[in-house]
Amino acid sequence: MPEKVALIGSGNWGSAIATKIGVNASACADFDDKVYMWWVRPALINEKHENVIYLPGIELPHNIVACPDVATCVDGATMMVFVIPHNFLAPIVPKMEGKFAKGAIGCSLIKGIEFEKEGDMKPILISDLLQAEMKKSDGAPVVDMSVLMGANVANEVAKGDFAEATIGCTKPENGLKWCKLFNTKDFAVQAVTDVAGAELCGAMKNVVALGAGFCDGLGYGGNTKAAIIRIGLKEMQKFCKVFYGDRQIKDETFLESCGVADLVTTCFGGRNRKCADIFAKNIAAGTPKAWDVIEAEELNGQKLQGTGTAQDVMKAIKAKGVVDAFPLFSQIHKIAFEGPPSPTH
Ligand SMILES: NC(=O)C1=CN([C@@H]2O[C@H](COP(=O)(O)OP(=O)(O)OC[C@H]3O[C@@H](n4cnc5c(N)ncnc54)[C@H](O)[C@@H]3O)[C@@H](O)[C@H]2O)C=CC1
Ligand SMILES: O=C(CO)COP(=O)(O)O
Repeated sequence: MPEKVALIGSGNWGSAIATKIGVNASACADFDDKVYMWWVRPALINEKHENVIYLPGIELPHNIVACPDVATCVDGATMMVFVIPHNFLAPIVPKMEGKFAKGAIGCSLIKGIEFEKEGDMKPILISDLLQAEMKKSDGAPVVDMSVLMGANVANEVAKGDFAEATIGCTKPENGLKWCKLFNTKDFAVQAVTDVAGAELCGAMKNVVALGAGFCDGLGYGGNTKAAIIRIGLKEMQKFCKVFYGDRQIKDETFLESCGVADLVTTCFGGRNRKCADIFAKNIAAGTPKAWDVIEAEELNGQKLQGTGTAQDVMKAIKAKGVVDAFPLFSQIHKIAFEGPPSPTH
């Protein structure tokens, strides 16, 4: 039986990745031709084959079929791709109860992280959260979760500029299935058996990108940004060791597309960088602007991930008493949320 693919999300990245999935689903007998995509306004996609809100100007493959109801979208699905900002996930998963096929597998493209709300604020991987939630609702066998992370600014991927990505998987055979679904001649996907390493890289680089944006906004050059990227990479690694030492995160993962490459592209071309640049310029000009105002003015409905993650990371390192080990993350938090430094005399 061909795999039935469901795409849960239809934002900037969700629509861009649909351009790869759609092509492969129609060309390869392993997959059902039709790919269902969850989108509250299906007519926009089903009639125009374009997501005019989140990815204007890009034609989506015609076998991408939008449906407004998430339960219908995942009905009988054997491969589920999750790609929505993580703060909107909570109400969605329970609606999928009993709908996806037994033995279905999942892949999260979500670059974010959740944290326990009390106690030691331990970080929770979104892939773990999804796995636990789906088990709870369905009462079914665990959905094996992989992740796809990488240097993937969505607009560039959608245009067909060459890009790489990394699948983090637990089972190599599932990693291969996901590679087959995503890989195209302009989108080179490789699997590593390190879900936690790949996913944490994807979440943490959004915090470092804020630092890169501050650096641009204040007019510093390439040397300063390179320092932020280098120190950021080390703090990302340290964060993994401190909070996920038990998951055997591999040092090599940081050298894959999901690691250093994503950090570089985000620090040069991402939305977090862009908004942080504007934030710093406004502070320097003495006209500070709140993050949500900048997000609304600049991103046309798309969502900023780094600010929430920076706040949560700060809470987690404070709760664990390791703030001093993360000077860059702490400074980024300070600039973003604690106001300009008071003048010293
Ligand atoms: N855009 C990019 O270049 C890339 C994004 N990602 C990650 O992919 C994930 C999804 O990002 P994008 O597709 O870019 O999303 P986006 O930033 O374009 O946000 C739009 C998405 O949010 C949903 N949404 C907006 N307001 C909502 C609400 N009130 N309730 C429920 N849903 C709402 C929309 O339905 C849509 O799916 C994020 O974790 C992001 O970090 C990963 C790689 C590249
Ligand atoms: O994850 C991304 C590139 O890989 C996109 O980053 P931004 O969310 O900062 O645009």
